[in-house]
Amino acid sequence: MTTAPIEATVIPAQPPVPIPAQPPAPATADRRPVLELRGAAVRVGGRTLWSDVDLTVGAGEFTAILGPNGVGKSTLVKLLLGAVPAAAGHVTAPDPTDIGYLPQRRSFDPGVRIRGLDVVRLGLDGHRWGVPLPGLGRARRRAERQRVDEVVELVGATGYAHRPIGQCSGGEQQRLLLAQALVTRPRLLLLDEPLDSLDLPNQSAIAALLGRICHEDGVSVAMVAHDVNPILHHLDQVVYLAQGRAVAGPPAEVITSRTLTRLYGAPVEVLHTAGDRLVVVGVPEDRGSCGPC
Ligand SMILES: Nc1ncnc2c1ncn2[C@@H]1O[C@H](COP(=O)(O)OP(=O)(O)OP(=O)(O)O)[C@@H](O)[C@H]1O
Repeated sequence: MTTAPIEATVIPAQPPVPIPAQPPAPATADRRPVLELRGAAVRVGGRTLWSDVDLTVGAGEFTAILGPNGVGKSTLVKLLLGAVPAAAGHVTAPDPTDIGYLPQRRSFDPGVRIRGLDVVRLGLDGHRWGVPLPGLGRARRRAERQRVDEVVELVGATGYAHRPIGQCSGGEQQRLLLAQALVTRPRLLLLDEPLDSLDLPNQSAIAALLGRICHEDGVSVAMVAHDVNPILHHLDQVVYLAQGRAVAGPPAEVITSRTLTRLYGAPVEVLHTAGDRLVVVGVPEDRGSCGPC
C-alpha cells in the first residue's frame, strides 16, 4: 500500500502573468473535439500498457493525465503526438504541426550557450513540430521576433530570456520551454509534467497561466501530472490511468474514493485536507510501477 503524493500546502498569491492580445475568436466556434480516443489501447515492448480508453477533449479544455509511475501516461502523450501507434481503437488528434509539446524532464547543461530567446524561436523554425509564420524576408523575421517576445512575456520569462539557457534555473528553463511549445499558437498543448522542477509559487503561477491559455484563448491543454492539486481548480477533466484501464471525467467525479476503488479494484480513499487539497491513500502497488505513487 502506498500514498499518492497529493499533499496539503499553502500557496501564496501570485501576480497575474499578462496575456497579450490574441486574434478574436471566430463567431461560430468549432464545437468538434480537438482530440478523441475510442476504445484505444497501446502496446510497448510487447506489453499492453492500457486498453479500452475513451477520452474526448474539446476546444479550450484543460485535462490532466493522472496515475501511478509506469502506468503509461507519457505513452498516451506519445500516442497523441503520433509517435506511438494505437494497438486498438480509434484516435483523433490534431496534425503535429498544430500541437505544442513539452517533453518530460528536459533540461540544459550549464555549458549550453544558446540564449533562452533562441530556444523559444526554435519552436518557429527549428523545432520538429514548429511551422514558420507566414511572410518572407524582413517582414517575416520581424513577425517572428514579435511573436517570440510576446510569448516570452506571456510565460513571465522576459527578465532572463537573453541569458544563455544553460545558466537559467530549472524553473526558468521550464518557462522558456513552455514558451517554445506555445510560440506557434497550437490548437493543442501536450505537457509532460511541466510543473516538475518548479517551486510551489511557480507551480501555482504556471497552473493559472495554463488555465487562462485554455479558457481565454481556446487552446486545449492535456497535461501529465503527479500532483493534481496545483492545477485542480483550473481543470475541466482528468483521465486517471491505473491497472491497465482509465476513467475520464470532471475531477469531482473521478478523484473520489468510489471511482478510484473501482478503477484499482482495491480500497482506495480520497481525503480532503485543509486548504481543500486532495490526498489519495491506499493505492495498491501497480505491477508496472517504477516506484511509490
Ligand atoms: N519503447 C519502450 N519499450 C519498452 N517499454 C517501454 C517503452 N516505452 C515505455 N515503456 C515502458 O512502458 C511503461 C509506461 O511508460 P510511461 O513512460 O508511459 O509511464 P508513465 O506513466 O509516464 O510513468 P512515470 O510516471 O514514471 O513518468 C513503463 O513501464 C516503461 O518502462
